[in-house]
Amino acid sequence: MIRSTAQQDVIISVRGLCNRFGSNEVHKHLDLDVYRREILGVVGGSGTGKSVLLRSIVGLHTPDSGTIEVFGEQLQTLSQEQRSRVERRFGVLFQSGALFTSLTLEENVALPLIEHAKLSRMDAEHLARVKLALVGLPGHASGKYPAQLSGGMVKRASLARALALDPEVLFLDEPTAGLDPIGAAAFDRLIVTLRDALGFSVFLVTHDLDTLYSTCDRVAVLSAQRVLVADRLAVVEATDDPWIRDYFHGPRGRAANRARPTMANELGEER
Ligand SMILES: Nc1ncnc2c1ncn2[C@@H]1O[C@H](COP(=O)(O)OP(=O)(O)OP(=O)(O)O)[C@@H](O)[C@H]1O
Repeated sequence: MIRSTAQQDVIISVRGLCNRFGSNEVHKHLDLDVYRREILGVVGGSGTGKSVLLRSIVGLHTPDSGTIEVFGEQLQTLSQEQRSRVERRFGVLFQSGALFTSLTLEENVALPLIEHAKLSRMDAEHLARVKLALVGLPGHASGKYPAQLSGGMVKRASLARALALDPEVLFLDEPTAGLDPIGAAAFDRLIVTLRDALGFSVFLVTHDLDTLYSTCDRVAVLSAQRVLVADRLAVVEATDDPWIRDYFHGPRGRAANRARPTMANELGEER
């Protein structure tokens, strides 16, 4: 059953998560909630376990201990069939994009629709073209191969594939890495616009301060093997911690914060 806080439905609940690789203890009794329809930014220094946390939640890594409840179900306790049903409610966009290079964009996006939704190839490719348009790609891109496109277009196509099965939660691992600042800002706006239109939640691992300030409803900071704080940016910024001070109040943090009202206005106009 999905629990509610005062105003929010908790759709993912991580409790007491422990992950270690040999002597490297990455997570120690980590707790985190993800709310319905929120964009949750997950930040922390390199190697603090952001990607391992994402992989644990989506079932690609089996934790050493702790519980992960998704839509009220504990993935670890489910049969393979039940688990696939839950996993179909996720969309995942990895940093690499992970499109099949030998398939066109349309074929890439159609694949999960054929495999998981059992659509005919014709219907799946039709729907794939709709998804590619949804993420802002021009019609002529659908017949192209990933190698024929810019990094920004590949990111959008990967997003279209992550959205193929209409997920309730979208997991993004450093989605703006490798994009130029204009492409990154456009991608940030796209995520907010799609979340507003489609109502999914977003679990967003990022190092990009501009992304945090322009997209996130809450931010979770990973430090010392746990979630140090998970709250609105104003609360996170005010948390007394050396990493938070350096990250949010260093020159890049101050610049991103200063740019925030401009971005908020742009978002407001687009929405
Ligand atoms: N399969 C694995 N085998 C051994 N160690 C691993 C494995 N996966 C992750 N690690 C280790 O776990 C730690 C956390 O890795 P993770 O990729 O989650 O960090 P991160 O916070 O996402 O880092 P970054 O910001 O640099 O991407 C690292 O020390 C990494 O080397």
